[in-house]
Amino acid sequence: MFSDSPLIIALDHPSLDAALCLADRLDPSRCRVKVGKELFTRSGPDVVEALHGRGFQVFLDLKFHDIPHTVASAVQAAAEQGVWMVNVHAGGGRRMMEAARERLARHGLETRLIAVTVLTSMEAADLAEVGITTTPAEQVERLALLARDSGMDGVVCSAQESSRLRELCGDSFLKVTPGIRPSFADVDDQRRIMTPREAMVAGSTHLVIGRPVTQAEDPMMALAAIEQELAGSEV
Ligand SMILES: O=c1ccn([C@@H]2O[C@H](COP(=O)(O)O)[C@@H](O)[C@H]2O)c(=O)[nH]1
Repeated sequence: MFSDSPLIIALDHPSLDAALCLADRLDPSRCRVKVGKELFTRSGPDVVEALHGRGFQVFLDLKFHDIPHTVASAVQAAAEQGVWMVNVHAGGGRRMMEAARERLARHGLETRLIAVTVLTSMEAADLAEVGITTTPAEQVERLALLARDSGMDGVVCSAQESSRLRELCGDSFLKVTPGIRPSFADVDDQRRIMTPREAMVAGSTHLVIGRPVTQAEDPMMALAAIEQELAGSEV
């Protein structure tokens, strides 16, 4: 049975064994899992296969950003592994996103395809240093509209932008939000953050949560606390 929970747990572990050790304590009917750059670079497709074998839907968070042909081929390779969701950087532009979308369609692959807008670790000063002089909120809006018009199923953004994107792009456009910080957790390197409950109320469709669970003294207790907070939210 697949999860209809909004929770996606980021398995940011340095090895296959460490990731599976946590996955074996999670219930695939209560959350999805995310495989990112570190784990995939160390373990490759084996980790995806192992998680599928345990009944999890997998978000392969490799944030592809390259020329259109290369990204389309990488997205196809990810989708052929049967992952639930894969992503690209919206900053790669319309032609890149359209090529990825067309490749999935041509091969009848139903993996959800979303685009990263502005990383949740970035604030205005970080954008200014790379030559973007608008606010993070404005830049997220611009890239989300481009992503929607290029055929993406949704975006990665911070929960601080979810409410505006719900107005602009509708409920069914996915708003996948990392930078989720329950009141008990450290901010770490994240900058545009919200609590799980605030994020759901704001219109996030999925919450990506890593260290607040994976680095907690008792990961299962941390996850239960988040679920309890969500059960009380009016969404
Ligand atoms: O804008 C983004 C895009 C991706 N991420 C990823 O989400 C998790 C967040 O982990 P935490 O430990 O909860 O901070 C991590 O895998 C990032 O690579 C993001 O944080 N922001």
